[in-house]
Amino acid sequence: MAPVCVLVGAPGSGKTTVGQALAELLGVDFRDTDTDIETMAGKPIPEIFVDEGEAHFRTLERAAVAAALASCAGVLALGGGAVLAEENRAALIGHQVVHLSVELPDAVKRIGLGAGRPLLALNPRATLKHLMEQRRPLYAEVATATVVTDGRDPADLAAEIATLLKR
Ligand SMILES: Nc1ncnc2c1ncn2[C@@H]1O[C@H](COP(=O)(O)OP(=O)(O)OP(=O)(O)O)[C@@H](O)[C@H]1O
Ligand SMILES: O=C(O)C1=C[C@@H](O)[C@@H](O)[C@H](O)C1
Ligand SMILES: [Mg+2]
Repeated sequence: MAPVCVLVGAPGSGKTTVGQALAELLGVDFRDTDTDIETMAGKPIPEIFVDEGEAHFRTLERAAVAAALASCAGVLALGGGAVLAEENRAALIGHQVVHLSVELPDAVKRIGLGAGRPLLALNPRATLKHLMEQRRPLYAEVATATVVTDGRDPADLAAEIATLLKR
């Protein structure tokens, strides 16, 4: 069993929003490793970062990615930082992986640099810019297709991705 599509991209690229719309369009389940991690840990992601630290979060994330790739038959969204781990990038080989690309202005507009994203708690705009620059090559490495999301509507993006997928 394999996901029909795995979505990767920066925070605010729309993995959750577009992923849910895509799953609905295809009539399949939607799964998000961020939600799986919260269920596994029994607490929200910001609390995991505060209580156990990022390294522990990344350990939970590697387990969540491996489990989801093995058992999800629908649309799977990964956390924004999942591609940092070589283990996760290797596990994505052979899957249909769509990179939702977004540039800094749209990402900032969408996520508002507010609460709920522990990595952006300090100096949010500069941190997001740095994260995006560091990760862009990693998203490109794992992606089998890239969809530019800037200025585009989530429903239109879901429809475009549905036409790209080999089923
Ligand atoms: N194409 C889009 N146009 C406008 N707003 C969008 C678009 N995609 C997502 N949004 C909005 O941006 C916010 C972030 O989207 P979403 O949570 O789907 O991103 P994400 O990629 O899952 O982020 P994270 O990595 O933090 O999980 C939400 O409020 C959502 O409604
Ligand atoms: O960009 C990141 O590193 C993260 C993105 C979110 O999806 C969560 O996985 C978590 O907040 C870390
Ligand atoms: Mg999300």
